[in-house]
Amino acid sequence: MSIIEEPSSQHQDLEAYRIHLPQHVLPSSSHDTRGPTNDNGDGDDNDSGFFYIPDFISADEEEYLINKINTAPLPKWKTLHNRRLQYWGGQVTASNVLIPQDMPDFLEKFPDLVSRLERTGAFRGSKHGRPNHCLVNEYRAGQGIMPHEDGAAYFPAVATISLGSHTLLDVYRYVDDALQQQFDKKMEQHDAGPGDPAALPRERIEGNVKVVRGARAREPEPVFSILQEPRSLLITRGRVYRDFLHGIAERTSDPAEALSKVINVGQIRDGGIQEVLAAAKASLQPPSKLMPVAKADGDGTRKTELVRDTRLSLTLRDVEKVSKGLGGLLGAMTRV
Ligand SMILES: O=C(O)CCC(=O)C(=O)O
Ligand SMILES: [Fe+2]
Repeated sequence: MSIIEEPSSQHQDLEAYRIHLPQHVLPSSSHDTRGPTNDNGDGDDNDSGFFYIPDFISADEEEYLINKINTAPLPKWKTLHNRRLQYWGGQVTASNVLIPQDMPDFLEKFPDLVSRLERTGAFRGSKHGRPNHCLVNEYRAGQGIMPHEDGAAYFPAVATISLGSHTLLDVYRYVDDALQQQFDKKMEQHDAGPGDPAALPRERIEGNVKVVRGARAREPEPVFSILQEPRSLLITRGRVYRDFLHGIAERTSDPAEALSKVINVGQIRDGGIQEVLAAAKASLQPPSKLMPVAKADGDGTRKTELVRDTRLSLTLRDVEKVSKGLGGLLGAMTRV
């Protein structure tokens, strides 16, 4: 798109990239208050939702970024038990303040990801109007991230660029208010009474819901998944950022049952992935005499799963509180 068609002061129309949420996946509290029409899971906030843009970066840019990340100085990597990560743009303190560092050229200049993201409008309304922080996660096949909600340090918009492999972002709902109240009541009764303190531990499984003292309980299975292709951008913005939890299952491949929960099928760019999604769906249909048998590949089978490779994700956010004092100076001094 030329600069004439799209001056940098204007934002792209994100609406064209919205992932439409089927009614049955909306958080339980939404069912009562909002009708089935024009309800996309984000209430009155029309800017809220999940937006999926395939091929946000080119294959050359992807290769360049992977190389830059993989050749970053070793101390840049923080190793967790199930993945490695890098921070760019500075460190966020426990009190949600960014101790800033300059963004590296590979995020700001070439490719000019920060300004490209600014133009999407994803950060419209945030303090800086553009991301000032980037977390890089590396997931080898079989690695993932537990279901969670992102912290309060950030403006509620996340831009995630995927490199090297697809993945499925699994989206979970919290349990409904009535069930949560039951859990809370049980906890209160237990705490007030002479009961054995060990009887209601900090974390427990009730039915198949995980209940953690002091936290909202979530449903055990994802209510839907978003397939992210390499080079794609996923924007999570507004209410959905808080209404749902998100995670990535620790799997080396995504089987048909998992693929059947993907809700952005119509937005997938890669023809091979589209075929696997269709075959996965067909494989889960009850056999019907009326339906023709699915066309088989050369080896007689249609692939119904997607094998994962190493994936790097760039999650870019706007940390609204930025330290300008001594912290900032220290941040600059500890730059690696
Ligand atoms: O890697 C991803 O796509 C998700 C990462 C994530 O949820 C996070 O860093 O908070
Ligand atoms: Fe997250």
